[in-house]
Amino acid sequence: MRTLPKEYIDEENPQVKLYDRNVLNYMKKYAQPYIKHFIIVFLLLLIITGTNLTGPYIFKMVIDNYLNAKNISPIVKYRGVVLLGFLYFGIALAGGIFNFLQSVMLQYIGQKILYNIRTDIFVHLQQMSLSFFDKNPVGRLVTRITSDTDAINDMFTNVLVFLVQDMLLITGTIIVMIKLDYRLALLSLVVVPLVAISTIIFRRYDRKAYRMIRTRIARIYASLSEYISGMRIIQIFNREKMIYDKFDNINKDYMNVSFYQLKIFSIFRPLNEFYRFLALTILIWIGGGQVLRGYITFGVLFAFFNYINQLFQPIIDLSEKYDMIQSSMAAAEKIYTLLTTPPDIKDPENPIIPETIKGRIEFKNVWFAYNGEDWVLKDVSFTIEPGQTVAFVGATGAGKSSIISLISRLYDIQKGEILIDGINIKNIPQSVLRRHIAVVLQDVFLFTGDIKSNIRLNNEEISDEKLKEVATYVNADKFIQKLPKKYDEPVTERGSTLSQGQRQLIAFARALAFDPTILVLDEATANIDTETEQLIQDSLMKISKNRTTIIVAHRLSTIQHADNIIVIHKGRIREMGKHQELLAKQGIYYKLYQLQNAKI
Ligand SMILES: Nc1ncnc2c1ncn2[C@@H]1O[C@H](COP(=O)(O)OP(=O)(O)OP(=O)(O)O)[C@@H](O)[C@H]1O
Repeated sequence: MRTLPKEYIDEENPQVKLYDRNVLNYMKKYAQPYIKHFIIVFLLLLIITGTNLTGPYIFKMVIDNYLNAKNISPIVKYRGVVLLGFLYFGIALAGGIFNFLQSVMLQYIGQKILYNIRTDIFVHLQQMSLSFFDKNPVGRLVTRITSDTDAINDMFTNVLVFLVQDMLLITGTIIVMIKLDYRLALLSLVVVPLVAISTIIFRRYDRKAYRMIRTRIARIYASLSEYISGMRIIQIFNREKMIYDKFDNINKDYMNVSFYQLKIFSIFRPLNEFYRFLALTILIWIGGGQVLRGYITFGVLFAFFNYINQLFQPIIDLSEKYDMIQSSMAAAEKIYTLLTTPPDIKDPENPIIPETIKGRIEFKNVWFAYNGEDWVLKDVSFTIEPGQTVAFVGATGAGKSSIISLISRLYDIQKGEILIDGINIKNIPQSVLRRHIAVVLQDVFLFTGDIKSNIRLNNEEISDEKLKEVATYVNADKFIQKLPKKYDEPVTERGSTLSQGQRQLIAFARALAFDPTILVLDEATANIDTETEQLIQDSLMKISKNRTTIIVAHRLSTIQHADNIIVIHKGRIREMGKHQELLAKQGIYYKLYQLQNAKI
């Protein structure tokens, strides 16, 4: 067989282990609740294999006991043939019914297992910290829940059960053949070593093809998700042709390795067919001779013919199931790795649950890095008193957004302490901590649903009246009233039909509806028209009343009334004070202010 060009051989793709005890032990727990069902399936398998083995034997009986029998009358022969015909029909019918029951039961177990794995993955994902999501692209996590769980289903329902079925059928057929005539059985099985050798060779090539196909599919998924989400930029910058060429390369590459796999199969399948015919030829030569010499009956020869045919199907199936076993094991390993990755932000073992939170925030010598020692925040210390409005300013990438992520403990810091009302946030359960903090991010995330569900985020304790009240308070009611269905207006595709300003106002309403003690606002950097900006400013003033408010400000004009302005530069606090004080200092803030005013 022609070997593949070098560029097709993928070095980055790890070898799939066909047997990994840890993974299998872990997956066992999903099968355990259905152990009784599995036992029934295996009992049914035994019966089905029995029916498969009896069929050819009945033919042998028809031929030897009646068709070729001497010394019995035609009427007895006729009666015997009809009776055996009924027996054959009965066994075939029973085989069909048991097959049906087995398949229904297998589908039931499979779907239940799938459901449980999907649920566990989803629950696990919800416990993971943001740093986990930073490292794992959405597409990859989605495949864990979709195609990988499907592959596991295959393992439980197809691979496992049919492997046993194939083994049973192969062993059963060989035993019956030996019982009928061991010499003829051994001669007919002479081709088995040939089948074994070609299967080993086939596996080597198929394994390579399989690995290449998996990486190509992963590439197609990854590029598709990137190109589709970036379609706006692709179209704006007229990059369609360039992106098409890139996709076309990946697509062709996938097609080529698929052809390679097809080639392997198109050699292997006919080869196995050839072995089957070879075994049958040996049967005709040797078996036929033995019938002529009267060593065996014609019925035995005919039964052998059927058994050999029956033997080859599971042998071919077994080698072709190899692919399925590989993908199931690879998927099981990936799911195992995901489910056994512990969440890196854990709730405290002895939690402190404050009854109320006043909203005092203190950073004490905080050091933080997303990766290793790439410090994003260096020795940051500040205090925000309850009810104060504090703004963070600084150049892009200075570390402002990181500070607000840390307050809600979306990431853990490496050194120092973050205290809320004097309690280290690591000692407060995450759900309790976050209940008191509302965050409005630059890019407001809206879920599929309607305006109402996006404000209350499925918290039914927030009544319709309260919803309308907060929306009116933050100036969102006005535009919502203009929507055809008002508060029931559907929101699709992350709210793409709403303007950025409108989305921001909805986010304010959402924050206010939850009545937080601490409000965190990452100001939108994008341009918002002056009228909407005024509405936003007005609502911000209103909602920051009586609560600790932290604003990451990009427009310095919006924070002139803040109680404190903290200037961050390259991860360190460089200046702190009120607007006028900072201007008087003529430092970084002063320069930023000058720059922004010059722009205006
Ligand atoms: N999830 C992340 N993983 C790794 N590094 C990150 C991550 N988020 C931010 N960073 C890095 O941390 C540094 C600070 O980013 P941060 O978003 O806190 O800055 P910022 O001051 O809020 O910037 P901007 O004004 O542009 O929003 C930057 O160098 C950025 O590249």
